[in-house]
Amino acid sequence: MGIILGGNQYGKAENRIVRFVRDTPRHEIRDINVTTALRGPFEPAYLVGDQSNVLPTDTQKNTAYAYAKTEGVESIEAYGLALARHFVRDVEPVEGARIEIEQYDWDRVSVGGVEHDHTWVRKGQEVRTAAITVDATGEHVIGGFKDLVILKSTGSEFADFLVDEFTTLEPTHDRVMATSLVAEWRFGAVPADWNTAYDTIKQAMVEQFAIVQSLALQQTLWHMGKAAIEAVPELVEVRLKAPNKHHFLYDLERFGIENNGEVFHADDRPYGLIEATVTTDDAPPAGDAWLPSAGLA
Ligand SMILES: O=c1[nH]c(=O)c2[nH]c(=O)[nH]c2[nH]1
Repeated sequence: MGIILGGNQYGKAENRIVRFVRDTPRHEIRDINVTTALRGPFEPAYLVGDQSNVLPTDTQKNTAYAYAKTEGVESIEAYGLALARHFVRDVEPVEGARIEIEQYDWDRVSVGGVEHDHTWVRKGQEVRTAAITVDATGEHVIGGFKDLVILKSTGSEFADFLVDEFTTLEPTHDRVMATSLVAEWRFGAVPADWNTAYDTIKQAMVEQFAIVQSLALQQTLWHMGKAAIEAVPELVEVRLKAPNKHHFLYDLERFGIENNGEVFHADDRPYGLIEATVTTDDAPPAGDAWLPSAGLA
């Protein structure tokens, strides 16, 4: 009985590429997840460890990012075709290329009824939440949402931070800021309409995210919490949890391509986790309002 190597292919899975177009103050966003796989005479790599025909998956990754810049991502079909053709036509041993792409859509945030130039909320609505506690101390209502994914392509800085012997982060005055926001708010009184209150609070927070020239996510959270309480006076406390979804500028200079702040790698972990509570100074006692049960908390 002989044993033979069957089908094989190899590539780089899930390159999380975010391509902005920043030619004018009104930016555009294309957010994609790209997997490459090459097919061809790669048996020696498997059978005897011969890499001479193997274009590293790292190179495939770099190519996917570089093409996002040079070809653009007007459509994922055209971008994928350009990438696949490149591997097959320009890289000698490659006989076939399979490129799989997912695209995540974003809706432009509106501020005062006007579409914002560089802030979006990811399509697919956030999940609205509520936690109600009734006990001897009274009735407590907490509203909120989770998974509100929001991003701005400029208007965010992080600089002048504390530096020690382990600090390598470079200060920046123009970065992408993105989070998947979890917000909970406690009502001190019953509003005229719960649903209207929800919409007003969410809009107040989203607007602050868009319009504050952010010096840190911490500062943005403060403004969001404060704006929510100002917009709906029945609110007495807002608790915010914001993972800092890091977007790293992809180094294309190595290939002689200027990035110009348009091609980013969207990292999924680790992430900064910024939390804040904003309250009125005369908020009534919360009692057990924040005590979770084992269920959805
Ligand atoms: O908005 C930020 N806050 C931080 O505390 C922090 N830390 C970091 O590395 N990047 C950022 N960004």
